[in-house]
Amino acid sequence: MTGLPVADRATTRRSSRDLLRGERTAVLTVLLLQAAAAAAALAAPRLLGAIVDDVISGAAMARIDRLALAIAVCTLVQGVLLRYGYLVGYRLGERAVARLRERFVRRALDLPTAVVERAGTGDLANRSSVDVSQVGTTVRDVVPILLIAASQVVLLIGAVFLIHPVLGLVALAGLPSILGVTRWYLRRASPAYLAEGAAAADLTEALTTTAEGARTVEAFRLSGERVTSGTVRVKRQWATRRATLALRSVFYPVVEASYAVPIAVVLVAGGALARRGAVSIGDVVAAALLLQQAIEPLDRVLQFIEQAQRGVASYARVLGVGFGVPEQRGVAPAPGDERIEVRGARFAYANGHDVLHGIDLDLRPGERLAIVGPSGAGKSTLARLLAGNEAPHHGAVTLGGVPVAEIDPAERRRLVALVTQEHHVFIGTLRDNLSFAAPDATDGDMLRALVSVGADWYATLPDGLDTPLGEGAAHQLGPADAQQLALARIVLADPHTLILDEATAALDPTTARRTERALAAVLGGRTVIAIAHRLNTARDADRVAVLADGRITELGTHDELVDAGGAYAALWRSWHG
Ligand SMILES: Nc1ncnc2c1ncn2[C@@H]1O[C@H](COP(=O)(O)OP(=O)(O)OP(=O)(O)O)[C@@H](O)[C@H]1O
Repeated sequence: MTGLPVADRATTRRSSRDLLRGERTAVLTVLLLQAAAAAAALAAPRLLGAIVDDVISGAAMARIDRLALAIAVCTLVQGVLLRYGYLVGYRLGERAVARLRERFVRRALDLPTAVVERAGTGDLANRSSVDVSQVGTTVRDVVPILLIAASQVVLLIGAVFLIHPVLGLVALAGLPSILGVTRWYLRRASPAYLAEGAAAADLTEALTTTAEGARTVEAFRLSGERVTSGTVRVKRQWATRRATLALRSVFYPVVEASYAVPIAVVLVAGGALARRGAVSIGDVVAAALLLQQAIEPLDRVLQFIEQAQRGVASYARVLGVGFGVPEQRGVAPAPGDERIEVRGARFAYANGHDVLHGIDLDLRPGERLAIVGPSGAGKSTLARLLAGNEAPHHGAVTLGGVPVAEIDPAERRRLVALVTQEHHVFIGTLRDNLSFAAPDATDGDMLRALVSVGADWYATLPDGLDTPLGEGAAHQLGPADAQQLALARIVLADPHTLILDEATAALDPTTARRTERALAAVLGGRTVIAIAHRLNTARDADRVAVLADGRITELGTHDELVDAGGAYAALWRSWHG
């Protein structure tokens, strides 16, 4: 399984700026409000320092009361400014997250199915839930707080410099160790959190597949194997979590120790300066209080740097979803006609391991071609190439002279439909389930489509086209009904070419017969390529292609192939008794 790509650092940085583009006024307002709040906060220690000096010099009580009142007013002003600062900041964050979510949904919907299948739905599910909400928290909470706290620290240390430059320099004593350990931590944190994210996605993928395939797991007694594979993934996630925990266990203690040092040194140096009359005792108290006040925002900066790291790692994973979308999408010209041509097509799921070795095939519009062959011969792979879900790494598969895989996916689905055993009923009404195949279809069109595929269950629905369907709905469709729903969608989409990949193979015989009758109604007037597991499908086709080991070994009408006496003839004889 190849995971979805992850954006590199430069792209992540560029896109972070993009995320805040158009928000310059809001960003400036947040910064101004927070800076003003921080400035108001600076007044309290200075005023307290003044009170200390006044008490020492025996100043009047009324003056001390005024100073105390000024402290209260400054604190109130700070509170009001902070409230509005946070309000604007959070709104800004919410808007940015909403934009990010919209972009993510667009990108995820643009992903070719082949990319999602290869990456595994767990990876996409993890990125759309855990990672998007992690980025959300970062933008909404972490970035504003980081900006605010960082500016508070600068202002507070700046204020100590204003009291006396020597005290300012002393106040910086704890910074080298904080900066050093932060650099050490940041270098290691990003890859460690990326590894943690990837391990979590892998575990989600394994658990989801096990839960989805619970019946198969039970039927084939695979529970032991699934538990082992789950345990391996849990261990991997545990190891990656330990790695990030190890980083934190060095980072935080060093930082905590570095907070205490500057205050102690400021008090010692301040005492020496006060003895020489360079500063007053009040100044020393104010400087120590300012530094004490700086601990809280500094602590927040460091704590949130860690969260920001997680956010950046998640953002790189969210952005990576966009890289799974091939760039040439939508640029291919519209196909000239309905002819399908396959020329020397080679395809490999893993580099160097071709499963199709140079396929040549021409399909006339309106022709019915059956593809037969042993399991693993490459029939489904060829079907995926013909439907444009995959592109050959060598040779070409074209529709009307245009490479099928390069046609805009929405346009392609209008022209070519791949019908497989999978038949998904989406959560929504029956109308919703039908209308995405043809958004302009009227209720009458939908009813005709349902009737044409024999979906007589429609008459029993309590609310007709408005009946809710899908997981959790009161009315559940059985496999055959769901397959008929899928076929009704095809009638509405009206593609000129249908590729049937064992569409009825997984159904029980009665259901399969019902579905095949429905299928027959859909096939009329279209080019049909059917992967045939029952040879009567092959007999009824205009031509039969025999696929073995990724190569077409026989091609002709049923009668021609039976007369030729090759592999197909042997298969036919053994099947026909
Ligand atoms: N997603 C995939 N990743 C890697 N290898 C794959 C994938 N799908 C199929 N293969 C391999 O490609 C080869 C052709 O598989 P394919 O499913 O096309 O054969 P098939 O003729 O349709 O078989 P069946 O009749 O059993 O469905 C097989 O060796 C299979 O293991």
